[in-house]
Amino acid sequence: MAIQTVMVIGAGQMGSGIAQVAAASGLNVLLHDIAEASLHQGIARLTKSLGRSVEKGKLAEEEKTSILGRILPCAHLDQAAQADLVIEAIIESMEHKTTLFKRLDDLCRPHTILATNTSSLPITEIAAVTGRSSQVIGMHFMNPVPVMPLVEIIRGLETSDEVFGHIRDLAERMGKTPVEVNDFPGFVSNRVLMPMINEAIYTVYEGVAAREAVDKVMKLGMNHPMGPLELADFIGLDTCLSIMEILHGGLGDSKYRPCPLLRKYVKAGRLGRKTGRGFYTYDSSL
Ligand SMILES: CC(=O)CC(=O)SCCNC(=O)CCNC(=O)[C@H](O)C(C)(C)COP(=O)(O)OP(=O)(O)OC[C@H]1O[C@@H](n2cnc3c(N)ncnc32)[C@H](O)[C@@H]1OP(=O)(O)O
Ligand SMILES: NC(=O)C1=CN([C@@H]2O[C@H](COP(=O)(O)OP(=O)(O)OC[C@H]3O[C@@H](n4cnc5c(N)ncnc54)[C@H](OP(=O)(O)O)[C@@H]3O)[C@@H](O)[C@H]2O)C=CC1
Repeated sequence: MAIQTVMVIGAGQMGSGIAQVAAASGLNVLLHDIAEASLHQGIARLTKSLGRSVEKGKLAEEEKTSILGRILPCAHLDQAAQADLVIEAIIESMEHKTTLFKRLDDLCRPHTILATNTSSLPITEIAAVTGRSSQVIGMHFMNPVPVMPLVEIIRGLETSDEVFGHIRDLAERMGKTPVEVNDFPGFVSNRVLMPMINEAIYTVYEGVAAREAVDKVMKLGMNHPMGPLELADFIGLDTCLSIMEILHGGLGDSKYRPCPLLRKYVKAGRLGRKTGRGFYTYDSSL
């Protein structure tokens, strides 16, 4: 099966980046979001990202135009019927994702592969709500999608070798390096990364050091490109909290308990860059 048309669902920071790299690799992209404003913001974000590449001389203006021409904003989910592959990038909630996958299973043609960009949720459980569990797979891009080379590919219990092969080849076509991992909470990336971020939040919560000092230690001492609190704001504090809750619930070990300060910020609507405020304050959410 040749994958020609991809629907990306959720036009947030991940979905807009996935739409951009998919269109840049020559695929036709249908971009859908539940909210029209989020869809417009997603298109604005990826247009800005492509514009930056043009300014830096890394992309010709005509290429930018043709990439944008391959991305069709879709107000209706029904257009998933045109897709060979759906990549879901909505909020990190099992309830929202399973509701969506049930609908997609009804709407999509029999050959269509359903992939999820989930950061931590079990692929097997998402697949189980569909009648096509052999065609459901995790395709976990990293943020910012146009820059980061990794795609974690996660097989559910029933994912077929054929579907795995298609997704691995597609990740390579998008210029990414696929790495296969098994279906456990947080996979590899967030099993390792998120407890580090959570522990950094605890050091602020317990008064070990100020947020700037924590970030400086990790940047200058460990050569991390961003400090853990800066990175948490970049990922989104709501997403970080969801991931910690999934690690805590799924692995049942108290070492994964989310820091109360993280919960407090999320409850206050301080979600990081996307809302203009998290551990730090930002001018623009784009
Ligand atoms: C939560 C999960 O489930 C999994 C995850 O994704 S965890 C998060 C993983 N990501 C990280 O850890 C990111 C860590 N941070 C970094 O690597 C870097 O800080 C960064 C790449 C984001 C920015 O790098 P920088 O050197 O500070 O900035 P800058 O020089 O402006 O940008 C470097 C390149 O990235 C691009 N870039 C930066 N931010 C971007 C964005 N949001 N979207 C698209 N491109 C972006 C720039 O255009 C630039 O591209 P070129 O090299 O082609 O010119
Ligand atoms: N942030 C990160 O660094 C990474 C995140 N991920 C994963 O990617 C997914 C998306 O994360 P991210 O892009 O950061 O989140 P965002 O909050 O930036 O974007 C999510 C988007 O999905 C929309 N949405 C919510 N529910 C639905 C629905 N039922 N149908 C269609 N659209 C919907 C939201 O609309 P609205 O805002 O209007 O509610 C929003 O525009 C999550 O599963 C996350 O765990 C994976 C790798 C890295």
